[in-house]
Amino acid sequence: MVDHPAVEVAGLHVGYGSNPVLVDVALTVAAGEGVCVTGENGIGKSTLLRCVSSLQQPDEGEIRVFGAVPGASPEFWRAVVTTVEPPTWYPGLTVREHAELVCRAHGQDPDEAGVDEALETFGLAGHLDAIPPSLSSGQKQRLTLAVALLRPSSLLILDEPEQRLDREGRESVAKLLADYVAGGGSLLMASHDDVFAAASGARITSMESLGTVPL
Ligand SMILES: Nc1ncnc2c1ncn2[C@@H]1O[C@H](COP(=O)(O)OP(=O)(O)OP(=O)(O)O)[C@@H](O)[C@H]1O
Repeated sequence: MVDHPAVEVAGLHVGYGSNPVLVDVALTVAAGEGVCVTGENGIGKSTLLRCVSSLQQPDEGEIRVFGAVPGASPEFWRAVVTTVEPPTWYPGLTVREHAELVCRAHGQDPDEAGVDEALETFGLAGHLDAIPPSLSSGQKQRLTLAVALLRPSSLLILDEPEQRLDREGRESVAKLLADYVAGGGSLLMASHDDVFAAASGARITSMESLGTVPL
């Protein structure tokens, strides 16, 4: 895995009907690197992240994640966490139980993985026994990111992780992402917040620089 870049995209074309969105897009995220893609609403950031996450098939182009076709094997899902799709909450499971479930699914003991500490870091200590649908939108985002960072992974694909977070939350998440990359993880995210992206240590690249922007 370490012999390959985390993400390699070449000649990517995606359109919706007759509307071309991504035209000849290329992007490389080295292993152990953080990259943040920026650009105006509707330019195609989520489309790119969905393709890299294997949640959308491009019309043309090559995508490799750690040298393999994304989504083609269980190893992909063990290595990659994507928050491009909003999470589904299990009926009747509390905030803490969601975090414990994810840890167990990845072979971790929840106490050793530090479930309570992680939820406290994300400001959810007072909501451990709540069910996620009862949380505010910012708290749901905090839970999504807490769970994403709790489980082991090699690549995070995050679509606007700063969304709905207050200033303190954005600062805290940016630092956690910087720590993730410093610890050897790779990060591909989209963001509208340059301050947040810079604080996360990610290399900022505009969608315009990745390919041809359709008129
Ligand atoms: N399922 C879809 N069907 C048709 N058009 C779509 C679909 N999804 C996205 N689009 C269009 O593709 C373009 C790119 O959308 P995308 O969500 O990738 O942009 P974005 O850069 O992530 O935008 P934002 O900053 O608003 O999140 C937009 O014009 C959008 O309307």
